[in-house]
Amino acid sequence: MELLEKLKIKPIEWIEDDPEGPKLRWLDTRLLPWEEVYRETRDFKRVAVAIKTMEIRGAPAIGVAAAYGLALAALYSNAKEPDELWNKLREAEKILAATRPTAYNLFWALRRVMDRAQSGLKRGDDVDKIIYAVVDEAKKIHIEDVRTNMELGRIGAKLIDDGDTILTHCNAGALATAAYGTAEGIMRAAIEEGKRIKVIATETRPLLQGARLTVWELKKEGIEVRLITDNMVGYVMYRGLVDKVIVGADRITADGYVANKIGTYMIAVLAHRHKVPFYVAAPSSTFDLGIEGDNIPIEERDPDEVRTVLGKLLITVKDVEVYNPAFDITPPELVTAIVTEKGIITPPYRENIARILGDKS
Ligand SMILES: CSC[C@@H](O)[C@@H](O)C(=O)COP(=O)(O)O
Repeated sequence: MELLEKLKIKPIEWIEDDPEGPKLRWLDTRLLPWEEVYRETRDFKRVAVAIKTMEIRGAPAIGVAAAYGLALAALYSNAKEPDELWNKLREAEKILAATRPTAYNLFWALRRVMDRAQSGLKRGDDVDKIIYAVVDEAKKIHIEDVRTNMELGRIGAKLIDDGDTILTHCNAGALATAAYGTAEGIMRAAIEEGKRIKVIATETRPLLQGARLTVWELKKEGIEVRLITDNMVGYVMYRGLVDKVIVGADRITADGYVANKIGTYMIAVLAHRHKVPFYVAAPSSTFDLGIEGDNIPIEERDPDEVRTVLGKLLITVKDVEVYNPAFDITPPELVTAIVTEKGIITPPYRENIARILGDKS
């Protein structure tokens, strides 16, 4: 865990040496940039609430938190027999899986931890040994996420030229991961290589992750950032102000369809029109190799997110009908390349995703 100690922004922390037992601690991203409030719990149901209400958000961060949710469920289950523990874990898995449907890392992380528990069960391990394995797997997922983002950043930095202005959408930064970020990881790595970059962040209606989180992070690290509203993207591209777009992803299919924060598709279409490279940055854990095409479940959220600004200011007639999909899908023909920790994937995506990530299990 030494690597974690060095990081400036740690949205998720596993506190092991507490006298009352291990607990999960996280930075509540709903309150940023106004307040930096940390929350903590030993109750996996509280972790599920944190994911659902977006105190913890961003696909990789959701995966790490869910894994720790299972770790808490195991540690505090009071199960006496392995079968009883398994049933409690299954129950917790169901509750955690029902929080956010699009972020694939959630299901990937839950599967990884459950597989580890199941191997112990099959081997005939006792309760303590299975609990140890579950906690260990969650910690591995956490540390791997940081390493993966750093590797992905290092690989993606090759795509960045000195002096580039990079447009990003939503928050694919430290606050969306265990640390470092995916799209922002590439920016951080490019800066570490000595390249000078400028960032344009979109505000990202309705929950303003770009204005609140991306700007907060980049400012904290002294990275030059300019904020625009979502409907300014066309004009800034028309004026030639964007050299590259880099966004994160919530789920990528076996043939390269990319689900990401609502508004991403609009930016991809504009990038195509203005011949601006459109890059997606995502760890292999975001790839759902079991599906193809635009067959991705898209989360629809509370209409009041659209009727108001962050639930505080009503900006329309209070009972107007609203459509509030949280994500959209960008087809592969609009994606210049996908940067992963295993390499840069270019078209044709079906073949190249299978070649580069085929051994993902
Ligand atoms: C590295 S994060 C990639 C995506 O998860 C991110 O771009 C995004 O869409 C986050 O959505 P959110 O609804 O804030 O969880």
